[in-house]
Amino acid sequence: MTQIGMFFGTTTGKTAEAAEKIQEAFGGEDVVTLIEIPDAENDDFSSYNFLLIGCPTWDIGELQSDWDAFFPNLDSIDFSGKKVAYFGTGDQVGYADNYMDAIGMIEAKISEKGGQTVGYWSTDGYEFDGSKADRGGKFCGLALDEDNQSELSDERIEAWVAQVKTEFGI
Ligand SMILES: Cc1cc2nc3c(=O)[nH]c(=O)nc-3n(C[C@H](O)[C@H](O)[C@H](O)COP(=O)(O)O)c2cc1C
Repeated sequence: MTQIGMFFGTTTGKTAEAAEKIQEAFGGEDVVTLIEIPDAENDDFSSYNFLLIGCPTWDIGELQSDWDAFFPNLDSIDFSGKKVAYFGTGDQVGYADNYMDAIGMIEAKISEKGGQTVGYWSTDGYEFDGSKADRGGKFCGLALDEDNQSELSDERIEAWVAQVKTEFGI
């Protein structure tokens, strides 16, 4: 059993690629277990005190389809005592009114169920008009944009993982 469980969804593979880079930055598969959301059971979440949640935004402000199907299950999961960090990929140019909405929606639900959010990330360096993940100048997680700013992703991941390690206290 690893310290950290990462639950992610992906449709075209960009968030999966980010998930693997984030796993690597945390120290690899001995530290982070990757669970793609269609394979997740409710009980899997209780196995970890530290959670990483990854979801891209699809269909103009909607959850990625596997997360969309799983979302109602979150109501049956107790996240109290857990530290949770979020990440996602999106397209801030093509979908400027809904950039990264998905992690905003999942973060709101998991917080309602007791999860403690860590890993807030400044909106500086992004250009968008609206986001459900925007919590007053900070995203409620790491925002990646493989469609327009892929050259920034590696350094963003490195900095964010260092921040989350500190906030997890590991
Ligand atoms: C039809 C369509 C709708 C999209 N809607 C949004 C959106 O509302 N907000 C956003 O930030 N990105 C949106 N995107 C961009 C995707 O989130 C982005 O390409 C993401 O990296 C895909 O992740 P995945 O490869 O892990 O599925 C959309 C892309 C497509 C093709």
